[in-house]
Amino acid sequence: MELQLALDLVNIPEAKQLVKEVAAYIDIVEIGTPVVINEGLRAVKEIKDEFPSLKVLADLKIMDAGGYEVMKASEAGADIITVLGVSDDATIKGAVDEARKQNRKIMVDMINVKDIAGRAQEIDSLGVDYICVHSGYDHQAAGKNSFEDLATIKRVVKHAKTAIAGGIKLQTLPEVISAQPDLVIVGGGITGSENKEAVAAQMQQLIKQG
Ligand SMILES: O=C([C@H](O)CO)[C@H](O)[C@H](O)COP(=O)(O)O
Repeated sequence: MELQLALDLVNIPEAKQLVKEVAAYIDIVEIGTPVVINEGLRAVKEIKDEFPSLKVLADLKIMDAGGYEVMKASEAGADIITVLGVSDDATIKGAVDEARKQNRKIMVDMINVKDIAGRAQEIDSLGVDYICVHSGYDHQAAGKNSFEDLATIKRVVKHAKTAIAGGIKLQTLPEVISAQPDLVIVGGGITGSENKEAVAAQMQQLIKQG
């Protein structure tokens, strides 16, 4: 099981500082959608250049032109790129084909997918690398989480790795770990805490204990 730090509400210098503090405890750094909107793919490039041993995920939430957008994110140095599960199969296939050419990986974000089991099975057959259940900020504000959806994809996904994101905190991490996803994604649970290094270290330890 791996730990991904999601960076959403920072600029590039703040992102670098944050990664420096917790680099020893994480496997993947996510350049979040708001950061890409504010700073562009330059944020991906700068983080990859400064932390070459960490995998960098570009959370582009691609909805169309999968091949082209994966190519641009790959040029910037992204190791993993996100595509939305609600997008057309052709978009996901285009993203997967380009990722194979570039030796990158595709994560499908299931945010707002209504039939998680059915769509996850379809997406799994398209050759994606990760399928991620996700309660976004707007769902979190309505008190939702993706713990049940994680159990669903664990049941039906046969090839891709499974991931979960959305409002995970130190207190809720044990429940997430008990469902055994391949990847846990944490943003505010680390970035919003007083002692980020200590929280990231505790999270890594819980994950290692499995
Ligand atoms: O993808 C995300 C969200 O849609 C904003 O871009 C976050 O990175 C994801 O939800 C993880 O962050 P937290 O919910 O703060 O853990």
